[in-house]
Amino acid sequence: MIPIDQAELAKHNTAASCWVVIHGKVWDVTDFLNEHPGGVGLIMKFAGQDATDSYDEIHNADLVAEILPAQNYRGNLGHDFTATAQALDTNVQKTKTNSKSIYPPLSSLINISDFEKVAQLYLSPSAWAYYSSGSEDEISLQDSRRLFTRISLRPRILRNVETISTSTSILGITSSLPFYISPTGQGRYAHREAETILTRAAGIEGIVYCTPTRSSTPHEAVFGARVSRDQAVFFQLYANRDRGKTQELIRQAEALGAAAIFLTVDSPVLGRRERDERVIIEYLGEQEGQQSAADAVANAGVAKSSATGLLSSSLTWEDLHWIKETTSLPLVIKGIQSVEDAILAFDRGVQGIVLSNHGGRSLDTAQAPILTLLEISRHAPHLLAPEMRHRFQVFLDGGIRRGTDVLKALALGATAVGIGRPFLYALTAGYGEAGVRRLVQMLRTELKVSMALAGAVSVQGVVGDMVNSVRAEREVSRRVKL
Ligand SMILES: Cc1cc2nc3c(=O)[nH]c(=O)nc-3n(C[C@H](O)[C@H](O)[C@H](O)COP(=O)(O)O)c2cc1C
Repeated sequence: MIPIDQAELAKHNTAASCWVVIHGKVWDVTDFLNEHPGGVGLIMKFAGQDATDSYDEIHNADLVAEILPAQNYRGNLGHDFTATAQALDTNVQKTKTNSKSIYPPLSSLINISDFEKVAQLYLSPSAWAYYSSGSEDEISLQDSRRLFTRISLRPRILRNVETISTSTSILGITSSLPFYISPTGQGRYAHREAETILTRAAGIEGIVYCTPTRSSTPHEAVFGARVSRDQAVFFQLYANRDRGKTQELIRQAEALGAAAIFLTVDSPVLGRRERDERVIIEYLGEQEGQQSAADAVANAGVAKSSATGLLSSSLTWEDLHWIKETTSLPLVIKGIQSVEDAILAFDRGVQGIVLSNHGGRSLDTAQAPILTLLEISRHAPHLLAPEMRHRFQVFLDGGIRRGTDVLKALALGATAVGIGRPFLYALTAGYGEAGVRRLVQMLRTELKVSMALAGAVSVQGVVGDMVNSVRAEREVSRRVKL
């Protein structure tokens, strides 16, 4: 590649053609301008110039190459460019600190929390904030975990637990484990090929991946990454304001071979993710003073920039009619947070529901999904009955981090659970497919050991008597009116 000189670089200083230099490499960021979490303005400040110092303040050194397609790299800046030797030294030093060799070998990670620690080290501050944050005071985020600690197990002993089977049926699909990978947007911060890797790893491990509406890679590539045509992949749907577009998306998912549609309903508007906003605001504040930081608030954060045009605040129960008419695929409502809505969903003939508060990212202080499960168990137990499962299944996600969490949810009546953030973390630090598979295998082992110790040899054998949920049940609402 011929080195690019300063004069050529300077020509690309508009939104129609915007090049920036990062660590001596020239990147064409024109297509990325509207997706930049910090807003268009921040990149445009460096259009046609060297952006390295500002870039380094907030991003890890590898991020640009991971996020932008390879063809956006236009070459190296020629020798006539005058970055100071000192700045270069500093940059080299920073690159070293970010180098992949500092991450532990996969074999040394033994639980989800280990993956989380590596991810925090690896991800840029804004990506870490986007992935890990909850809304406002993050009460819901923490509460999902807390509730699991308020449920204890009641193991049965002296049962032959030599052979344990963790396999189960999710919407008629055989899964080697009673959990699936929940849909998460912006997977590319963790790995450039996040969704295709998740699809492939799920296929190899015999579990189901639910791919998000707004995937970092085209849906064709996601479905194309299946290990066989029989591999089931669910499609998560944000219903667009434009009915025609939503119908088109559903038909596309159907044509690509989706096994079910998961319609997300817990985010008619975007929850306020303050940690996500703050990273950008603080950065801008340091750069330009408080006034411009205040101006940036309106657009700050990965969540705000990536949700543009995605959510619909006018969707109602009535819309289920045309959504159901558009497809013959099983329809699952994701984001049920009360027994009343669980019953409404059941009455409208959907095939399943996910008890979820979007991983604590939507309405802060919304109750933990496991509490919603207890609420259903108390007020509408028929929805959880094993004989109901051929036509209606209840799933749950949020804060599942251990095999025992899965066990508790199953014992309380869930058919299976979804797991979100841990799979993003497992993709980071270059672990990719190997990381995702290791995570599944770790959870498989944890679940098997927990089942053996609790006295259950199959998923069907995990029953209500195996948990003591008295403490958690004290928190179940007494205001339910049916
Ligand atoms: C970074 C991130 C992005 C997410 N994006 C989506 C999305 O695009 N669609 C959706 O329905 N849910 C989305 N969710 C919610 C997850 O599907 C899931 O409900 C939640 O992560 C479960 O909690 P857990 O992360 O504690 O397992 C997202 C969650 C995270 C953490």
